[in-house]
Amino acid sequence: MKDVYLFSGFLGSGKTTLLMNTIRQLKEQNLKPAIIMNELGALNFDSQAIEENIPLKEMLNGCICCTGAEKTEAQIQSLLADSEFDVLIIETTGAAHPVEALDAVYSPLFANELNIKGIVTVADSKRWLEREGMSIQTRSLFLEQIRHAHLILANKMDLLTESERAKVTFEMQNINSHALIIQTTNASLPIKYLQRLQATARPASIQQATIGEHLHLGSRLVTFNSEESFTQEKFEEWIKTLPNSVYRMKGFVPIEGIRNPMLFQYAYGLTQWLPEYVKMEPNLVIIGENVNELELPKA
Ligand SMILES: Nc1nc2c(ncn2[C@@H]2O[C@H](COP(=O)(O)OP(=O)(O)OP(=O)(O)O)[C@@H](O)[C@H]2O)c(=O)[nH]1
Repeated sequence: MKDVYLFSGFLGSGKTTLLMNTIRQLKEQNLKPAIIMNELGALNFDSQAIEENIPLKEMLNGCICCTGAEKTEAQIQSLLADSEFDVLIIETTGAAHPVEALDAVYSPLFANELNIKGIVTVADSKRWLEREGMSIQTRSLFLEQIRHAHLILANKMDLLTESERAKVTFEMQNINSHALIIQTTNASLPIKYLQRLQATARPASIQQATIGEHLHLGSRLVTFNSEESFTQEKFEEWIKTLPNSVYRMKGFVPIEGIRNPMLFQYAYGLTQWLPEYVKMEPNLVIIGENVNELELPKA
């Protein structure tokens, strides 16, 4: 039987970071991972970080729970048929309801092949503390992701004070008393916590879950032309003008004086810029509500 983990968590909470940490630790144990990655947009920046020899299926342009169970089934079937692996990790989009996504994995076809270990939710702890400022829909999805987890990572602890850390854990435990909650920074989770999960995610509990909290977020792909480049300051100024219904941005942004477009990440007010050694197509994916109405940055 192959163990299956479903990584859930709001946009930008640290799922891909957890995925990379987990892959590294599986390899240290000589276990082979296979990955299914689901993205809301047409491009998957995160999949570029996955080594080529790891079997990877991408489900782009929509949420795993909306795309339908058949498509997930087909992806799993083709992984089982074509690839050798010991552990399957499914990373959902941050807009997915974890139970609906897991439901897509339950199929009589795999009953003898897959051992579904459970839902691992990565939570942005700072965002958790500020959840009152979210739209009702977003907040309720956040709660659902915590409520249905079998293991919770209270991530981004580096951004909190000691008392805030305790508050996050206390509040999450009140919502989900069954899951173990682990405080992490950079989703640094020893793999034993995953491996100890007891395959508690059974179809019966799935049917009882409250479904329907799914968020229908939009994604917009912005392509920069070859003459365009920004100063980092100007780009950051544009970010400050964005409404808080923009949850996530990822892309390669051309910056004046820097040879290759820089890898850019934005999650809940925080930006990250990293140099890129390969010349990537300059573009940006914006995920949030009403993203088609946003004004774009000016070079
Ligand atoms: N300060 C801080 N930043 C973190 C931490 N964990 C992850 N990040 C950063 O948060 C951003 C989002 O991390 P990802 O791992 O890509 O998040 P994700 O949940 O996969 O994002 P989506 O796939 O877009 O939903 C990146 O810039 C990470 O470097 C943490 O513990 N502390």
